[in-house]
Amino acid sequence: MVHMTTTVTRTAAGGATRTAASAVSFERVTKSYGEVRAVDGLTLDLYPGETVALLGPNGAGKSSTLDLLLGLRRPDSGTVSVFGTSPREAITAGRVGAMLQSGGLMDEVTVRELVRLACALHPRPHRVDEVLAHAGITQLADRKVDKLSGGQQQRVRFALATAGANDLVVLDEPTTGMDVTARQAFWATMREQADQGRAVLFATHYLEEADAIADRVLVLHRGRLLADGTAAEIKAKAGARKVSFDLEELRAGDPDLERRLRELPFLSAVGVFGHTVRLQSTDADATVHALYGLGIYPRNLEVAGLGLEQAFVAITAAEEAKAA
Ligand SMILES: Nc1ncnc2c1ncn2[C@@H]1O[C@H](COP(=O)(O)OP(=O)(O)OP(=O)(O)O)[C@@H](O)[C@H]1O
Repeated sequence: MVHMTTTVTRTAAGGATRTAASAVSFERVTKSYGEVRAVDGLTLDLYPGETVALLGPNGAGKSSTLDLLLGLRRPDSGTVSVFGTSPREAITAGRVGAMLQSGGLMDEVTVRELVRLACALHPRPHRVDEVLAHAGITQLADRKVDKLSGGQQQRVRFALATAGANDLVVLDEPTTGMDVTARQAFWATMREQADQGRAVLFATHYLEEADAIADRVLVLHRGRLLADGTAAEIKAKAGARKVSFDLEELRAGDPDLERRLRELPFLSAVGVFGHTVRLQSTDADATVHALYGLGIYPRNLEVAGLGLEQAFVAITAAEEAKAA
């Protein structure tokens, strides 16, 4: 079955306006498991050349969304199309590479044998040595896959996902278990893939990775898209700022301090760590002004925007509060 592919003009991360057919299109997609609605009316387009992070708390529907995108599950309603065709057709045509959390690796074969098999099965394969080198596993090529460490196995999964010339790469928590060097090499390779015009979609719990790598961040919550924009836009959407300061010793030891701080206006979070107080406020100026009103005189006062992680927590917590 051939679905319609939408062609739109949008502003790329670099600021250039471009016209592109979507790589992935979800239209009002719903998927339930019994009573649990894992994906709830999701409408979404991804474009070639974009690196997109999919964020969400546990159970938000990230893996289910990727499963639908890869044709591993069928939606109850709505349509998923990949390069204008069904996911299965796109995969059969060799346009999609995937690295999933649960993907078990074959026992008793060497890394090279497994990568060779992936290349042989791909309609548009890369050279085996090239794939090994790109994934940083040339040194491991003759080792048995089941004897590798967790982080090394992740690199092998990555090699399998990039065995051929895919137009879309889908990664579910790809860097789990990788050390810092492996992560950096991994993301450098992914950046290259996107620069060559591929779409890269990855689900992650490492928000600093999403912040550093992604052109676009999607926040899922209970199967719905809660936020969609650049990391800077998501941070702005949270609408809060961090206020931190130190207090002199006596006051920091005051058991009543936290209760008094909670009386401050526009607060969304309070934490006292030894002599340091960290607040989150939706109106930092008013909160700081009120501090003095309470007779609390801060030292080393700093006011800053939220990091992506704090913005994510603020956005999802606000949604939880609405649902409660
Ligand atoms: N096969 C299944 N049978 C029943 N319920 C399922 C199944 N797969 C997922 N779910 C439920 O659907 C919801 C979404 O799960 P999903 O795995 O997509 O979330 P996630 O965002 O990937 O979570 P995590 O960050 O924990 O990996 C959860 O409530 C989960 O318990």
